[in-house]
Amino acid sequence: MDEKTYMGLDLSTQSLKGVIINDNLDILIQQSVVFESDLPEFRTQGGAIIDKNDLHHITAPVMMWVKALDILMDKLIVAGADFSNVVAISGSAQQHGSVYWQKDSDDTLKNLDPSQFLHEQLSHAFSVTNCPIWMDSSTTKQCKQLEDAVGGPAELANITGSKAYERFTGSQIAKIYQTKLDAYKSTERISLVSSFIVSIFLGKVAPIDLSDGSGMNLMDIRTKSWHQTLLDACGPDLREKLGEPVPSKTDIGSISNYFVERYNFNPACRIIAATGDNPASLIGMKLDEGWLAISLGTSDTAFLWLKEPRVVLDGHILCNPIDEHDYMALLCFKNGSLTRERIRNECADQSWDIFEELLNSTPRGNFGNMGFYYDVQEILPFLKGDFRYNKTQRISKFTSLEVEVRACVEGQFIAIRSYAEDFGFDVGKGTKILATGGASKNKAVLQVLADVFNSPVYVQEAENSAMLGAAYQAKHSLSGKSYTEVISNLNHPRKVCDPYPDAPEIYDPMVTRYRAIIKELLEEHK
Ligand SMILES: Nc1ncnc2c1ncn2[C@@H]1O[C@H](COP(=O)(O)OP(=O)(O)O)[C@@H](O)[C@H]1O
Ligand SMILES: O=C(CO)[C@@H](O)[C@H](O)COP(=O)(O)O
Repeated sequence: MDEKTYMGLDLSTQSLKGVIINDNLDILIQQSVVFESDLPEFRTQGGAIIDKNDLHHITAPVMMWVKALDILMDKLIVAGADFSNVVAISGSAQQHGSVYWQKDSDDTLKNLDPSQFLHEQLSHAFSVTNCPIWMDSSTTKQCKQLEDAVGGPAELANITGSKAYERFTGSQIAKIYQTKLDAYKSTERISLVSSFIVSIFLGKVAPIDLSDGSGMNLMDIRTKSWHQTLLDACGPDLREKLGEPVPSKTDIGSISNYFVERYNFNPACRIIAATGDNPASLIGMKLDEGWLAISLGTSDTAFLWLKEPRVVLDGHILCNPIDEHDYMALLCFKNGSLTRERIRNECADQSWDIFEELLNSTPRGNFGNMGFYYDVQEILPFLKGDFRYNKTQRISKFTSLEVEVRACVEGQFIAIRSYAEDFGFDVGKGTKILATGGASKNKAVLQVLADVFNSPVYVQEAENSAMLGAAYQAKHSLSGKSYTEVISNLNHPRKVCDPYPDAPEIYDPMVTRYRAIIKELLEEHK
């Protein structure tokens, strides 16, 4: 008998991934398209374009994402996918990025010709070709304007869950309005990257979900509606351009004819609102009390489920993608995997195996050396550049490659711990860490994580929790069952590392030293 299946997509920074799962949540097929290597014609570095004249200005070509979807669908077919059994699809995507649709976008999406690729038909559908993405940090001026509009950073954080952050969509839209007025005027609708990807499947512009919508500095996270003063501070008619946000698990309609005709989907297949990759990871991870999730993707993030919102200045409160009455806490560090990759290339001959060997060959605490590497403008703390310290003072170079490798990984995780503690995460007392994302397959990296947090580290069977979270959300929405029931037959996470007994003795003082160093560096870079 044909079984029901569910499809999940993840349009993250470096790749587009797709999975089909069955009713037991087993993975049947998964495929991915890596932007830099599979779509070299777009000349991105890891899926992003850094403007040579303004290194803070970082975008991604919307047509690269469209073309990636054409390729992904073909790859899934070649891998044996039978789309006729898929009963629901949902998506996940890098947060905060925005897509600008030209006039008549719904008509364009509804009338796609199934005999042609998407990229052959959508090249004129967008009013901005290179979309601002989460790595951008060029909107400091617009951030100030947003905060001023409501009375300062604390008030903005109280309303929207975050003070103004450069990558958040509100200030990015304001910058488009201020610097590309014609493009803004010809924009009929604005999507987040998440709502963009499901718009294509839906055949019309899809609503933004509450959880990803709370990463825009535009939504009141308590009333769960757009905040008019903030919309007005960004640009005219923004409410119409954004459309009303919906709870994350909303069934937003049936699949478009394009996918029925071209890929043999059942016309009854439902499209479920998509969300950001961190909220989607929360869905994809079985996070009970006492668990802290750490995603080691392009960005490093830490997140957990919250019952009530609170006002925080370093970090974010987002609406919860599973239970619309709850919240989630999020910390995001921009220099994650790509920075580890840079150090790997400089010190370990471009090999993760050598990187692991070097990491394992150095002692916990790295002989008192510490290093902080911010290839692109970091979010937490707001710094750029390389900063190295020996036991006593700042230095320009370490004496060995292995010290550099350990300094990079320890520095990254000490930062996460320090900000997590400031945020109020209860680190260390019975905490268990659930790691996900590309670097979570690196055992040596996870051992450092366990030691810095003095907590055991676990992983799930499949490392891509965001993509799976989208597929689970598809089932969650369609089945009408509770989330707990939907994920009940997921295997328990597997423990990969325990902290060494001497870990707190080594890392507690390093966290204290980190705080002092960062305070000094922030003063210096004011
Ligand atoms: N063995 C490994 N050790 C450490 N990092 C790894 C390893 N394999 C892959 N990665 C990192 O994983 C990253 C991609 O992770 P992923 O979660 O797919 O990112 P995203 O979802 O942001 O596109 C790459 O940048 C790469 O550096
Ligand atoms: O900006 C944030 C979260 O606030 C990032 O976490 C993006 O959502 C990108 O995610 P990855 O591609 O690194 O998974």
